[in-house]
Amino acid sequence: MENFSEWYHNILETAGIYDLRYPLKGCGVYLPYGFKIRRYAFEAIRDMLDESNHDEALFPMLIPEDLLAKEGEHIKGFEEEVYWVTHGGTTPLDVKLALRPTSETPIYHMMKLWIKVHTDLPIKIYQIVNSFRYETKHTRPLIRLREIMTFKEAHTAHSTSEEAEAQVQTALNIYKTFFDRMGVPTIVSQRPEWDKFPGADYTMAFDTIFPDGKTMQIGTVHNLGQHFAKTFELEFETPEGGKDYAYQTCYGISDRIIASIIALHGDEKGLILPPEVAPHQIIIIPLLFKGKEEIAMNKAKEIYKSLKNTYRVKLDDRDIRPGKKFNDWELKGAPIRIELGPRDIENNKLTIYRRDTGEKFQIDEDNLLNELNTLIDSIENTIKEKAEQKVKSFITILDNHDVNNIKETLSTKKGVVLVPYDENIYTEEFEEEIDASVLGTTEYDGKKYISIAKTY
Ligand SMILES: Nc1ncnc2c1ncn2[C@@H]1O[C@H](COS(=O)(=O)NC(=O)[C@@H](N)CS)[C@@H](O)[C@H]1O
Repeated sequence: MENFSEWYHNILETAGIYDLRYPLKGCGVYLPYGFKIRRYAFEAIRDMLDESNHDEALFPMLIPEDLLAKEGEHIKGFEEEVYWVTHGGTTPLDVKLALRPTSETPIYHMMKLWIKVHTDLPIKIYQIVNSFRYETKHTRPLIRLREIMTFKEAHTAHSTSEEAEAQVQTALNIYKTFFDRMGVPTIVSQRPEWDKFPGADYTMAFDTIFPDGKTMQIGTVHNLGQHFAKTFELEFETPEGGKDYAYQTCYGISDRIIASIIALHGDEKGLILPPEVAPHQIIIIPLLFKGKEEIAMNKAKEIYKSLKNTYRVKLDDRDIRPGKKFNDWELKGAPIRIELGPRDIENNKLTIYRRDTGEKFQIDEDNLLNELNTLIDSIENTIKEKAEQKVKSFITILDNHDVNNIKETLSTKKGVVLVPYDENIYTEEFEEEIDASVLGTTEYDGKKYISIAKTY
């Protein structure tokens, strides 16, 4: 783990997650194993959004130039990142089309057609799509992509600012719970004015801390106020018969949550996957001794059948040495392995190996389902607690704003530095001086701080 970046790039390939050899910078391929991790992670966020009365929808990827340019601050914020389509075949287009960097403009253009009276509100929709940003900084697989393959963007419209404010809190809770379920600890900051989402009133951001001590923004919640509503004329008739503009929020996560699960939970042997997103939660490995293969294989099939409706279980019956199988599944981060040899079977025992702690222990076969139940919970908690300890060890609270102190801490301890909030230093000049990013203002242990870090 000394060279985290090397470890990270290697694991994407050796664990069969992602192939970055695609011949276009900032783009890569989700391999089947990685695709399953992505699928289970985004199934979790889908469940949570649906649970919270959001509706999934789907909007076009192509945005006509005049539509994208409609909200001044927004287009200014994205003009250096937008990809343009200029031809249909050999025919030049009369209006060039943007590949969506994000979908405020197409969605709010349609909302104008949907919103007439206050009872048409609230609207709470989301889509999980690819989006495109011509990132000029260092691109990194699943971290800084030019084609963001898994861009979950939610957009809401409300009839009062109080309701929009409440929706921001709801979104923050959804993300907090989601990142918790992924075992990824985060620090929440309100981004500074100079680094908020283009066109937003304010931006709340979730940052996690990678093993190399750099932070990464893995989710954002924006209160858009009425900026976009005024630009897109999202006007509605109020209950009193008057007129008002809608109050909006939007919030997004991306492939970065996949990168975080890999980065925060992995170790020298490879991935350690939270059971919720593991493509295979349990691997059954029959130990085939000469002349006794049948016993182990039959028992393995029996156990497979007894588990397959409850867990994502795989029977590894490849004709290779057990040790090779053990290494493969430790590399791929399968949470639980069940080994069974003829002697175990005679004694009605099974050997369990848990990837998160590396422990190996015997259990009674009749007790398997109960054991697995408690084991899955224990693994989830252990993975989460380990990550929490690592992230906590990367947080330093200073009781002063001394620039050298801050720089010293960032270069030695790394991670996040919290200094007492003071509006006089909450400036871009200060950010220049410390040669790091001001993440924003952060509540920590009930106090208000300015959070500072080197970021991805
Ligand atoms: N180039 C990128 N590669 C991967 N993820 C990215 C990239 N750019 C942004 N993200 C992720 O996408 C999230 C949402 O992007 S954003 O610009 O902050 N917010 C929006 O686009 C709003 N429309 C809410 S979806 C960010 O918090 C970040 O985690």
